[in-house]
Amino acid sequence: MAPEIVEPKPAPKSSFPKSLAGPKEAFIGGPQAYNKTAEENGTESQPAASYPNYLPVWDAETKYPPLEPFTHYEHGKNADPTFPDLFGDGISINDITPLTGAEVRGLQLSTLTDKAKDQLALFVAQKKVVVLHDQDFANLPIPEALDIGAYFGRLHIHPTSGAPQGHPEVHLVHRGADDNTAQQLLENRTNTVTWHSDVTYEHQPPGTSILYILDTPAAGGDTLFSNQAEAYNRLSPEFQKRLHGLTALHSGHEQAQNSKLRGSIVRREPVTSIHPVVRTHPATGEKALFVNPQFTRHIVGFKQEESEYLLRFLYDHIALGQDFQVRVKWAPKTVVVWDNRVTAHSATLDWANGQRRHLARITPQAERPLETPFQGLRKNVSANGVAGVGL
Ligand SMILES: O=C(O)CCC(=O)C(=O)O
Ligand SMILES: [Fe+2]
Repeated sequence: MAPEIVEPKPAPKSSFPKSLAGPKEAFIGGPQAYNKTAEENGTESQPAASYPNYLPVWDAETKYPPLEPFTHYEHGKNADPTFPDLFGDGISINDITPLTGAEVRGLQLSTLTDKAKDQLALFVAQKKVVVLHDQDFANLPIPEALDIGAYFGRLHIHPTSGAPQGHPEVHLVHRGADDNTAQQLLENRTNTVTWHSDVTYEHQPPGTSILYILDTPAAGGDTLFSNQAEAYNRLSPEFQKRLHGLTALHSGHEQAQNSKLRGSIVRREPVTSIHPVVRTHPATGEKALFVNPQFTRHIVGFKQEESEYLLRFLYDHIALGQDFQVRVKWAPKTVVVWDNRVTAHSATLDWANGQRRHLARITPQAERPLETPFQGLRKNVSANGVAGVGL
């Protein structure tokens, strides 16, 4: 039975385990040291942005009201699992690893019919991460790209990120010539990995999401994805059983605070949500871990040390599972569609300073995370559709 929906309460300050709070977001950048005209025109050290229409502005004037609840329609749920409208002649599909990720060549996201988009939502839910090559998506007028994203759910407007002028629904990841955020981060950290699922503090966090490259550095800047359903599968039934019924508090307050401290914007007041620690995907029925070091703050009802102990184990488990992760290497015209409900991801901030890395994200929200009961030894159905043992 789905758990009773618990209205989120604000995080009690005293129980916020600082040691487990995610590192300051390293991937969003900010208005400081940013000169849009120079980025548009190029400088001596860096060529102009390939997609100047996608350069960020930080609109400090426009404020957005709290997000209203809405009924999400899951397009993957009743999609034909044989994918007849999505995959046809001339399309190649290759698993990136046996458990996570697929690369597709020969189809254009921009020309998919609604039926094909339904099937894509299901395929993405199964594979977790789908890398589409040679896409014209970034060349579409931005409203057309947004329309495609909006098919999958209500478009999220990020509370703190920069966006293309006039298109707040696009979340931008941009590092230009003067951006030294990675170096700053490494003054206090040994690596730049920041595992997270996007904006899980929202009551209805994103589902089928789209990230596309606009400018790539010469080398590096890969995006890592971890398969949270497989992370759940790897746990013993006894451990899974203990996780069921637990909920965790996710908070957007620290992200908003960090943005203010950087002199950047907060477009919507931050919220917290209480979500199940194990959620079920509405299209595949798969269960997945749903905690992340960036936004999850504590396990509801646990004492501080208990919560830290459990979350630390889960974060390490998610981060260490290289056999259920994929590393996406960006090439020009690559679009990644992934399911934020059943994955975590991290940018890799390893490229040479001064090189532009520019991506855009379209982030359709989905259902309020839902938990279904522990099923004993019956395993999730894997990405390849092979059912595990059912006892
Ligand atoms: O820069 C990246 O590779 C990922 C950025 C990110 O986390 C996001 O856009 O959600
Ligand atoms: Fe992200």
